Amino acid sequence: MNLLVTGCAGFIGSNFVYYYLDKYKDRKIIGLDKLTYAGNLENLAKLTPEQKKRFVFVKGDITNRELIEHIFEEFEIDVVINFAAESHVDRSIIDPHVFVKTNVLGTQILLDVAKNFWYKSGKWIDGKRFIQISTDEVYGSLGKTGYFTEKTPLDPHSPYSASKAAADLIVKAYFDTYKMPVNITRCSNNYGPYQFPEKLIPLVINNCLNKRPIPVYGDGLNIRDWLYVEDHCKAIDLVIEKGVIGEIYNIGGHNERTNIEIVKMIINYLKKNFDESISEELIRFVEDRKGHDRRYAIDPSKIMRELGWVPETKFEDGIVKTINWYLNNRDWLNRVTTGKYMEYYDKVYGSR
Ligand SMILES: Cc1cn([C@H]2C[C@H](O)[C@@H](COP(=O)(O)OP(=O)(O)O[C@H]3O[C@H](C)C(=O)[C@H](O)[C@H]3O)O2)c(=O)[nH]c1=O
Repeated sequence: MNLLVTGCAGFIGSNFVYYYLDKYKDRKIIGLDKLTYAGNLENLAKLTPEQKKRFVFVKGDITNRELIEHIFEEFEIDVVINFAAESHVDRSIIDPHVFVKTNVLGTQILLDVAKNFWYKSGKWIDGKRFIQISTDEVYGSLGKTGYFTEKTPLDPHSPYSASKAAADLIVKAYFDTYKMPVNITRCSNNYGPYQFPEKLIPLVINNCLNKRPIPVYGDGLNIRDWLYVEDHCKAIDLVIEKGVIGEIYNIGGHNERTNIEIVKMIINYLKKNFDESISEELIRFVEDRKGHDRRYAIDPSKIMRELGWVPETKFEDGIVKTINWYLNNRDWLNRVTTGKYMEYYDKVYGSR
């Protein structure tokens, strides 16, 4: 079985490649990545020599139709997992265009090429599957109570989440119109190794290590529902194996935390275990993110009930594993946060 994994050198994509090649010794991954600022081939350097034999890397963009066709001609692709996306909300507020191009147009091109290769003589070839990796942000924002279910209406607020919602609707259209074998998964905030330090958890770790102020948007009481990335990978694996065609699956660990709670947890862990001069004095309450969603909380009961998924990593363990990973990979952290990273950082935080 051959999988085309787009965004294979990004955070969730690279974690998925490790998980999948380790679990299925007879399967092969063709990994496609544009290697933007957030995608880094070094993220895949820890594949074993045996796993490398089952992994082919292609550098390129999902909006490049000729390249996607070439990949489908060269390899018999059974499953496409579309992780490739511009994913950072703050960047989408500064420059929405690339979000629409990659997330919407890129998804449509992938769907279209897959359809042309998988739909033959009036029917779909057996065993093919297109999985769109989406996000709970497409549902918008919750008040103090309630959960996002798969039936919650789409109500995205940022250019990022609007582009992901648009992509989901294109995927749905390929199912409704052509009966294409698709699934959409919508996950809550992931954390773990290889996450680019523009997202809250690695940003806080990195700023603590560099004794840089930690920007907390607004009152710090916005809530996110955190899931360890490996639990997300296990859920996607189950969707590939057992997901009902055309269905959407929400993935989340029932682990809601305010941002300030996360920030203090990281500071206090590092203070106790790494450097006692790291302190809460680094915290700066800064201007709020525009259109900042207040609360995300996923109801994952459908995937738990129907596919038997269980989130296995407790947040208290996952966050310690994650902080230690960054501590042990400070070279990686330093390399990905030089030059352009600081230009972006100044642009976002300079005004706050
Ligand atoms: C970077 C940063 C963030 N924040 C706040 C903003 C949010 O309330 C929360 C998490 O922010 P982050 O940008 O890490 O993630 P979200 O905006 O929740 O979105 C993330 O989770 C979903 C599911 C995706 O689909 C996105 O791709 C992913 O980026 O911390 C701060 O207060 N300070 C900071 O410096």
